[in-house]
Amino acid sequence: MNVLKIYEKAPAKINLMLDVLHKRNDGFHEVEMIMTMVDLADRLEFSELPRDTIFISSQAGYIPLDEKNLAFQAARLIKERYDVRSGVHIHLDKKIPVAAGLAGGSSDAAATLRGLNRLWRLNIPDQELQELGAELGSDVPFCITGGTALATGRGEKLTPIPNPPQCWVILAKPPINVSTADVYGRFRSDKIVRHPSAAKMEEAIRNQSFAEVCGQMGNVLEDVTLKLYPEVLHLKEAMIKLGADGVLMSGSGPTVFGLVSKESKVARIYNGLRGFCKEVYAVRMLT
Ligand SMILES: C[C@@](CO)(OP(=O)(O)O)[C@H](O)COP(=O)(O)OP(=O)(O)OC[C@H]1O[C@@H](n2ccc(N)nc2=O)[C@H](O)[C@@H]1O
Ligand SMILES: Nc1ncnc2c1ncn2[C@@H]1O[C@H](COP(=O)(O)OP(=O)(O)O)[C@@H](O)[C@H]1O
Repeated sequence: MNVLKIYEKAPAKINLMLDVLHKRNDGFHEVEMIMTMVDLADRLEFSELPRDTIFISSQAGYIPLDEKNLAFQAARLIKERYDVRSGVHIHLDKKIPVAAGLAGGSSDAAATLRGLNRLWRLNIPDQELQELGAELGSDVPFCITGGTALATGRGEKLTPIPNPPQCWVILAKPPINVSTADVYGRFRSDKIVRHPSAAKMEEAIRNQSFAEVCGQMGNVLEDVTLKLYPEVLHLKEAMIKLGADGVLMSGSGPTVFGLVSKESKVARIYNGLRGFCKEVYAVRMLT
């Protein structure tokens, strides 16, 4: 019997700017972020199963494969909501570092919603997939369509904007685990001296000015994570010293990324970081 197999790519996201406005009554924080995707991706393979069950496997030994996996949760949600009685085996080829501020789990969840929509021929429009995704996590709706977007609300309200000018993105993840909930929990808006501006970043992108984009980068969550984990601050300083054009922590951290326009600089920065940080990636922006 021929088993139907389909594939989805789940790219990592970076936050070019991230501002937190205030804490809401539901415990989430109201944010303003400009997010885009980079060419560092997990790959998901979906195969039909004869039994009505969800089975997750992965080459990565460090992620949960049960109902704690966001891909499992996405598959369960779509099955329940659309009354699907078929089973699926999802194999996750993990490439995105976990709990890194790069939305690896959220992107896997989004890829699962897209993939199962195709596998089971459900014809769910993207907007409905995004609404489903919001039930799984604040970053999942953005990961459904990707591209570049202004995200507001708790991150689920999206306005697409043009892609930033193409460049290299060097990502470095120190060997620490950062909890997003913990970072938001410690955030104090009255301590923030300079808020990054979504409007100015959007304008820089619309102008296709790489220098302006670098100048508008900012993430108020650095105020929490850099104090809690000085190694993230050191990584940032090292990337600046090595010559990256714009350097910022992504999301709640701990990954730090540097934007670099000149290819000739990439190897030097990459090798300089590899001297003291094991997880370093040099990729292109996904445009
Ligand atoms: C900080 C960001 C920036 O893109 O990314 P990561 O660092 O996780 O990649 C996101 O806001 C993270 O989104 P996501 O990782 O999907 O978070 P969720 O699962 O929805 O929420 C995890 C926890 O973070 C807190 N949370 C999340 C989003 C938000 N706008 N306000 C919050 O206070 C809540 O305590 C929540 O229980
Ligand atoms: N498919 C998945 N890939 C990665 N992590 C997952 C996945 N499913 C659940 N998780 C759990 O989600 C948490 C956050 O992972 P991740 O999405 O990589 O972080 P972040 O939101 O910081 O980018 C981790 O504790 C991890 O164990």
